[in-house]
Amino acid sequence: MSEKPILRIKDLDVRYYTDAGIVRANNQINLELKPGERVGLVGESGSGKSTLALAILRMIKPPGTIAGGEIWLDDIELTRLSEERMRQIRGKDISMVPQGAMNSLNPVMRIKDQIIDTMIDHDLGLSRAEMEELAIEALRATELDPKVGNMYPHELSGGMKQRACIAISVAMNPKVIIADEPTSALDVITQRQVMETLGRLQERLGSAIILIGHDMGLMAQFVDRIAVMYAGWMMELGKIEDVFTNPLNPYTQLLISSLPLLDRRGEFSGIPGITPPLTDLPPGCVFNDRCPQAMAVCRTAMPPLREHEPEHLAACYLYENGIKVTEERHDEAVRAQ
Ligand SMILES: Nc1ncnc2c1ncn2[C@@H]1O[C@H](COP(=O)(O)OP(=O)(O)OP(=O)(O)O)[C@@H](O)[C@H]1O
Repeated sequence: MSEKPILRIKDLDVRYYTDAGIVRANNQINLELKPGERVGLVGESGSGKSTLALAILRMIKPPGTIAGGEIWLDDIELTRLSEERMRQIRGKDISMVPQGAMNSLNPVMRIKDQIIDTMIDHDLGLSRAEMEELAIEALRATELDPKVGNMYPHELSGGMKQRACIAISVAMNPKVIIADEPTSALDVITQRQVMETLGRLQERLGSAIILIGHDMGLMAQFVDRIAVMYAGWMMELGKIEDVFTNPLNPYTQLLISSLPLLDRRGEFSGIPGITPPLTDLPPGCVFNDRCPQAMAVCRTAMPPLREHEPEHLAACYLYENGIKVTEERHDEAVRAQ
């Protein structure tokens, strides 16, 4: 794996200016992806995952806006790029398999033509025959029979439709693939098969991938690293095995302990309380009013995301330089302020 990141997100802030107030949907988000790397983005509904995906593609629409930060694709800074240049990058260098993609297929158009249409949009200067060849290659890459190219969406199963959507997204060999819950509408077996195909395809292309979802189990099987989002903030980031075996942030701990396990049959352990509206967050750490380990300091300001173990970061006052600290230690610090 090459060491230079293909995608670098630096201090990204995204806001929606709504009638109910300012929704701070992404705050100080920092994330880097190397070519070939798989990063998962998990968090409850409304935590800002799709916003981050749309910001990377520069597809945040009013009342939303990228309020600060930078997004680098290789050596190109995307937030300041003209819309014209961004249109060339979108779908070609960075491509997205959106949420509910299979319902967005055009019902009256053959699959092959839908793949070719994306290429025409990007004006690649290819002949029709060359584009047809690439479309067939994309179908093969998603392990679909090339005959599927001549079919209409209603002739395909859910899994095939989802593969067709992936074929549309990857036909131009993107450097970064963003997959927003790509298999949530499928049964578990089909889900696993489609994810395996996506994984093989991504390895072959050497693209980086951001997989968005709620399903920690699915994430564990697929990604190298995982970022945990809550109320617009990144709470934890690390290698999947480190985050699962030693979650640092109490929010991540609760998220993992709420996973259903056979030996915990019948017990449902959720996260107490509900996510507050993003226009009405508690002062201090956004999770403090639901956090079972909250201390006085947690009500002062949002803790920064810091590295507490090698390549394992958390935004939490419970740790200082990787060492778990006591409430007394922090209360002294608050009193001293
Ligand atoms: N177009 C919009 N206008 C106003 N607020 C928005 C808009 N899009 C998203 N938001 C708000 O931004 C916050 C983050 O939403 P986002 O869709 O990014 O979360 P998510 O984690 O992807 O959720 P889900 O898992 O349900 O897709 C939410 O509070 C949401 O209400």
